[in-house]
Amino acid sequence: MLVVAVALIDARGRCLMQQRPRHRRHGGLWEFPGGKVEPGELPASALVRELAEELAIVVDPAALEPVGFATDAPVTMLLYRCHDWRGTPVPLEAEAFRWDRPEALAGLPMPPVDVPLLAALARFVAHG
Ligand SMILES: Nc1nc2c([nH]c(=O)n2[C@@H]2O[C@H](COP(=O)(O)OP(=O)(O)OP(=O)(O)O)[C@@H](O)[C@H]2O)c(=O)[nH]1
Repeated sequence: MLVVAVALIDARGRCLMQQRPRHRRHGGLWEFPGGKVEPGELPASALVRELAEELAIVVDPAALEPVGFATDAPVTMLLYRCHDWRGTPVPLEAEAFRWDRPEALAGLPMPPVDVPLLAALARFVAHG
């Protein structure tokens, strides 16, 4: 299963993470906005679609910068980061969401693939 996700990063270097609805797989865990890549879809297009559905924001695929990828079978997740979007994120599907520095988010309960990707993101945000 190929999953794409994004770290939206605001002007203060804070990143958005959201909590999965409790009745879903991985319910209650904190994760990056995103979702599954559908057959025939490009990863960046899937992410643009998911961000419109989940957060009601508009993202230009050119504003998505790769951070890295991680696998925990059956999930392989590609993480991008993005500093520029149109609209104010509204949690249309999440139980809750929060903005915080990546190192402050590291203690939250999250799916296994998110752990190394959040660490990679923290290095990016710290060193540019
Ligand atoms: N969006 C997102 N999904 C993640 C992350 N980490 C991670 O393991 N996943 C997993 O990747 C899959 C994401 O797909 P999804 O959110 O579209 O899937 P779902 O199974 O809830 O949706 P569906 O029932 O509508 O098909 C889920 O199994 C989710 O648990 C993450 O940081 N962000």
